[in-house]
Amino acid sequence: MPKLSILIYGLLSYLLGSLVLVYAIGFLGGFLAPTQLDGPRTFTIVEAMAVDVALLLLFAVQHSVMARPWFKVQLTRLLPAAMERSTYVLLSSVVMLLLFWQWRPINWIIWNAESPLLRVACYALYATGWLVIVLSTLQINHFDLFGLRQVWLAFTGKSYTHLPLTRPLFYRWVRHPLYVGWLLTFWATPTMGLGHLLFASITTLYILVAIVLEERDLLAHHGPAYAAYQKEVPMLVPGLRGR
Ligand SMILES: C[S@@+](CC[C@H](N)C(=O)[O-])C[C@H]1O[C@@H](n2cnc3c(N)ncnc32)[C@H](O)[C@@H]1O
Repeated sequence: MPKLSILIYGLLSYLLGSLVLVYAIGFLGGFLAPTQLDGPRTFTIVEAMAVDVALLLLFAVQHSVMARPWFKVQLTRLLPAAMERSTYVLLSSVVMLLLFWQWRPINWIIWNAESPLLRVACYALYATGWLVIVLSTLQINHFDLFGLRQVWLAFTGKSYTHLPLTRPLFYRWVRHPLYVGWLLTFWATPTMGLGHLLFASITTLYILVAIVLEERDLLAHHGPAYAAYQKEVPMLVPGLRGR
């Protein structure tokens, strides 16, 4: 495949992935986006829950399967290796767009913070979550995570090198700062509806499973260096003992 086509594929996937994340800020936070996690219920609870759970399962399966080394090997039999990460970004974006489009809100209130101070604190935590996500990607390698480094190396005729195991700022406090950021964006809300709770609970469970799978791959790849990292740095909560 021409190198320029691979580069354009990577750039377009990155652009779509970035737009989807910008939309997610409004979708999860409940502002500006035309469809949102919370809102008036227009379906029966059973119907809404069935669709929402199916959308979340689709997201979990797509994300987990496509991130596994065995799947990457199969995919790179069909596509140039440089396109593998961009394909992950592209399909993740498509699944997230489907979720944004088809999500059925369930407005059964679980909690509602009345104090303005508490509401502001929730929004501040929500914004912090997004900041932690962006800063974490920059600390490992934003362009590798989103596939741009891979297509650029192919375009310039250089071979791909795996990223080394690093411990930049956030990664000295916890092993999964990016997931800590996501958890903040899922849970930090002044008004929690049943649909939002369903979303936050299933995505939290998914993150815990994703950590087990990701750490299994990282241990296989980095060996004792990752085992030492697990002993020294806590998984998600700063200050806890490692492991
Ligand atoms: C979606 S990112 C999530 C990273 C991490 N789980 C987090 O929450 O910040 C997954 C990629 O990060 C890479 N990664 C995870 N920890 C790393 C570290 N300490 N140094 C370099 N790369 C890391 C993995 O190889 C994987 O490709």
